[in-house]
Amino acid sequence: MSVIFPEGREFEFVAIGRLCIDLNANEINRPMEQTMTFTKYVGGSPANITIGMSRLGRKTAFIGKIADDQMGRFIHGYLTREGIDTRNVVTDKTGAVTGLAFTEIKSPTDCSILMYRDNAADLKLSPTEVSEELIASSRMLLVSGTALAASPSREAALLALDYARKHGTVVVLDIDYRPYTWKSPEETAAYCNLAAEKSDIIVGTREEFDQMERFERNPDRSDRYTAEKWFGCKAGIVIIKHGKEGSIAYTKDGGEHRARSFPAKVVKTFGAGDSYAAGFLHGLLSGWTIERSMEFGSAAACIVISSHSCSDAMPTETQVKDYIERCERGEITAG
Ligand SMILES: Nc1ncnc2c1ncn2[C@@H]1O[C@H](COP(=O)(O)OP(=O)(O)O)[C@@H](O)[C@H]1O
Ligand SMILES: O=C(O)C[C@@H](O)[C@H](O)C(=O)COP(=O)(O)O
Repeated sequence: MSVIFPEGREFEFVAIGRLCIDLNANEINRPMEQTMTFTKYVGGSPANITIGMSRLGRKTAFIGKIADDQMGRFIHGYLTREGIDTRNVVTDKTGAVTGLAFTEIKSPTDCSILMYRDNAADLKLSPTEVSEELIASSRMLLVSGTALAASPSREAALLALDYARKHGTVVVLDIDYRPYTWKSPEETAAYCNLAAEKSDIIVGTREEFDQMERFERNPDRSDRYTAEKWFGCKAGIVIIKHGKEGSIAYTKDGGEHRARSFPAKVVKTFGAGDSYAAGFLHGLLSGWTIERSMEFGSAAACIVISSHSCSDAMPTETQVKDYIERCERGEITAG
């Protein structure tokens, strides 16, 4: 195993980053201009992953900031009901608002997100509000790259990385690139690279790694090149996702593991990465092989992309295993 998790910790997983709202179009297969109604869900990539980990039976906690409004209270209540520890979910007192993500589902393959993130509460999390004790009592810390997009959340996330290093907590960086949150691609590359240097596991799509490599020579967009670079720092596992084509995990010991994707009746494509991450990390914590963990993540992703929501559709372990068995029996086909 290229990454060893510390034992005897109160929490198995803690994430730092945004807690937001998804407003998913009810009238699907049409552009946003013609969409009249939406269903509200808890959203934000790290929130979705944490909910996924909790559904998979993991003891989880969250470090973040919510608005002092109805949306913030909705998020807090949902996390609590999901069994996620919220002692480090801080309420903003400056009048910041909850980030909103309106989803446009034009077709199962043509989806986009319209984000409202001006004065978003999640980016107001300050370093003094990050609990060192919570990170020290967790086996794994997941950092969402978007938390690095602006101060003071940027410094809070970097401090969390330092606390994790000090206490031997395994760090997972999900690059989670959302262009509208950043000032420039150059700024994104600088801060995501800084966080990646301090991370044990790095997860991103090929396009997200391209974003970080804009000043380098990787003209063939080689996944192996990308992974090797991070093995020269702290990383033990680098995962590069390729949508429907599956994903590749490289390990520091020279391993290269490919995961196929499963068939799915796709409603929308977003949520794939978050459910994949939850499934994969659950597998690693269970002591499964990289291949089995990736396969589990891929099946979890199919369940979410076949559903209307991201957070609410996060599956249990039984649901994922059942999905894999049904695929093996040929009961699920793409469509
Ligand atoms: N259309 C699809 N059909 C089946 N599985 C998919 C599909 N899209 C994504 N997945 C699964 O979800 C994983 C993550 O999806 P990807 O689109 O690469 O990430 P992200 O959602 O972060 O952009 C993929 O590696 C694959 O296993
Ligand atoms: O991350 C957000 O702020 C929006 C998410 O809640 C949304 O559902 C989504 O885009 C998930 O994206 P993915 O898993 O990276 O595809």
